[in-house]
Amino acid sequence: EEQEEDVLRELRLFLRNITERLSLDRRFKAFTKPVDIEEVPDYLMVIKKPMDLSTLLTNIDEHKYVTVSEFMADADLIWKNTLEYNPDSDPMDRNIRHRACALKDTVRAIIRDELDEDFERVCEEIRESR
Ligand SMILES: CC(=O)c1nc(NC(=O)[C@H]2CNCCN2)sc1-c1cc(O)cc(O)c1
Repeated sequence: EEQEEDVLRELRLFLRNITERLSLDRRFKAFTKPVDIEEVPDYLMVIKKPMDLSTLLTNIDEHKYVTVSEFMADADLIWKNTLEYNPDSDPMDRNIRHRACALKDTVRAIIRDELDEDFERVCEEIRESR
């Protein structure tokens, strides 16, 4: 009902704000757009569920997420995919792995600092009721 739509609207605003802040961080430039298959032709052979910050924003706008934890699962794909695709001791692999780990820690720190656990509980109740 109306109160539920108010909660989900606030969730979308919260998730958009996080995603836009991450997209502005220069460390995360490589994660802002879908991996360019021209640049890395074997990417889709290795990575089954590509994800990036612009796709997170599209998903938010399409009301894909009813809880923060659903959003987190997709956000986690970005750094998990990066670690999987870049396992080597190659300096480039190491560098993008450091950025992936920084992304993981940054998302978790923002959620811990800015998400009210009561708000997430209300979102989970809405998800279970649907
Ligand atoms: C996002 C990601 O995971 C990614 N990984 C790469 N790794 C490599 O190129 C490593 C793989 N190991 C052997 C030495 N080369 S390039 C790359 C990428 C970065 C962008 O800014 C845009 C884009 O489309 C893809």
